[in-house]
Amino acid sequence: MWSKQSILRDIISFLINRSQQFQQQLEKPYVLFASELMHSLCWMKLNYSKNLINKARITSEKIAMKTTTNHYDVIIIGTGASGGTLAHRLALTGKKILVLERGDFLPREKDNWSAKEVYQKERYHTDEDWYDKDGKAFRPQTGYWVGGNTKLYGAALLRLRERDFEQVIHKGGISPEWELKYEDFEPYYTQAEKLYDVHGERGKDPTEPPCSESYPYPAVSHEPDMQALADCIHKLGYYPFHLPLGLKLNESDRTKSPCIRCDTFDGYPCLVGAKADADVNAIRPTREAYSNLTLITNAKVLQLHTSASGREVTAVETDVNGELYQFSADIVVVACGAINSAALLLRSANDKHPNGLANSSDRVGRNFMKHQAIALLSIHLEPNRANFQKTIAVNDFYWGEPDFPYPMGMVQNSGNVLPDMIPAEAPPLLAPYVKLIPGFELHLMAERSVGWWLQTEDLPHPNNRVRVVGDKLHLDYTLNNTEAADRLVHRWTSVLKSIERNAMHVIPFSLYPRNNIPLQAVGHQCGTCCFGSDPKTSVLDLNCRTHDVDNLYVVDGSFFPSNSGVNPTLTIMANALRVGDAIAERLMVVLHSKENPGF
Ligand SMILES: Cc1cc2nc3c(=O)[nH]c(=O)nc-3n(C[C@H](O)[C@H](O)[C@H](O)COP(=O)(O)OP(=O)(O)OC[C@H]3O[C@@H](n4cnc5c(N)ncnc54)[C@H](O)[C@@H]3O)c2cc1C
Repeated sequence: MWSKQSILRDIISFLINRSQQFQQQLEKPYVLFASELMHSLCWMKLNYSKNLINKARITSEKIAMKTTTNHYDVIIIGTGASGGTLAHRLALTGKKILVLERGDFLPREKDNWSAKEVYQKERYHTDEDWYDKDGKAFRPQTGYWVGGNTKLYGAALLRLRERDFEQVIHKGGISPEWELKYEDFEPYYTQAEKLYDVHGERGKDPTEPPCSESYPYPAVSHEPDMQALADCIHKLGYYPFHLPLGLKLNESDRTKSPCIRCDTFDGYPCLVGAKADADVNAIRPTREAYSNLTLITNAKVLQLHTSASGREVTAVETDVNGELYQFSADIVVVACGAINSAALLLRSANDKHPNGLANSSDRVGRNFMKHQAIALLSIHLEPNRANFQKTIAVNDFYWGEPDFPYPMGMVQNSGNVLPDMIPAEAPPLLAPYVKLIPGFELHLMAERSVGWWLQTEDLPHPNNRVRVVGDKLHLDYTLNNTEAADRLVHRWTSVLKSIERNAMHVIPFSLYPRNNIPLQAVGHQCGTCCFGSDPKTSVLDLNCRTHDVDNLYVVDGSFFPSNSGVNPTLTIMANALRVGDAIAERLMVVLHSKENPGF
């Protein structure tokens, strides 16, 4: 009788043998090979448990993985705010660049603008399950598309404040200092604002950092009802300003304006391509202009393999439309979003990196942050007639106030509230009406609402983390710094209550339905591979190269040591441009030294 081990050994050697033949006929479709293999296994009439056959099948898949002969100068994994921006920058070098994106181009269809499809059915979100700290499954509100989450984002593109780069004492703890400062990012913020068509007005935001140039485009104007509201807020002694937005709007000549100022902006893909996202503004124009850039969609990177020393990534194992491929490059850049990037590194553990790739500091996945966000409605007696309502921002409480000298965060419009969004987003106060009253007049409420998004910094904590257990992704997260967020809600509702009633017809009682944005909303994810100069306390060096693996970089929001109170994406884009320059320099030095060995 054969033992299980000897049977397995025979199968493995058969598979290796067969795969060597397979390597010789590289063009032979893998599916054919796999089915041939399964037939052969049957022919061998081996009576295994299902489990054993499955193991053998997985082994055969790995052996049969296609190793492309193509080697690239750079591989970028992900096409969102970070990967898309980096691809745009590095294409200029003329180097051979491969971009791997697990999603496809987001379809242009009427459903792009359907609140029912987008908010109730979550048409553009992944249907993956992730798991919270109690092991409860949830469906993350994240999308896998060319352009990543910028396809759905609200495009509020703000710079961090100068003080955000310093250590800041919060009511709930400490927001750590960044080793690079605002001045290091300033030129890249300016470039990112140009690349992403940011519309804004300098000098109106009381916390604005110094800027070397004005915004590339004028601020998005307030429509009359929003202007009236901004005026009322200003009369109370505050400084509302125009929310800086990335879009393609020409208000002086609407015939030349791709943006039509519609009511489906924040959270929706743009059907007319007028949102400045990483697909429209970075990937598409770069692909058109530069033949040295190759994009492969539906290409999900599963694992990164290293050399025996563990010092270089030698292969990027990728599932392309169900087939396994290995790609290689001199430099590999991970830009999968802070959660998926950490997960990819953790999944790439090997003998030299037993706790996950580049994780000698044990920081990969830790210090995950996402903002404390609260969506709040003010309900008015008169309809709000503005088509495009996401224009007001208020930073008067950003650093706190005299009797609460701690940062509280930022207030901004959340975009239009549409009837079909309410069932999906129903705040606790409204949920019973929405559920119990058939035909509850949602449209009456929606058209009389102004949506507000209140956002407070959450602080890095090592136990707030991404973990990978088997093939499951766990997101352990406990809110912190909550007193500051409560204070902001309290303060903002008191402002709304003080607004002259006859001016804006704010309903004269304290009904401000609100939703604490749950864990599922991971849009502002950051912090899982923070940067710094000490390999013991950081995953990445100051150029976002991993301390442990020489040719591996991570460029998404993972690098944030702290989260600040403003939206993260302009900083992610600016950083991608900054890191792009560092990588370009490294590539040029290598090029130069090859051409000129004495260099
Ligand atoms: C509804 C919504 C509204 C938002 N509004 C704003 C806003 O107004 N302002 C703001 O600053 N921010 C906003 N954000 C956040 C913003 O979208 C993110 O900060 C930004 O997209 C992050 O960029 P990224 O490159 O790190 O990740 P992403 O944009 O998520 O890109 C990651 C990419 O990697 C790909 N990928 C992941 N895993 C793999 C893999 N294994 N193999 C290959 N590819 C992979 C993904 O498909 C994706 O394309 C919003 C987010 C959401 C969801």
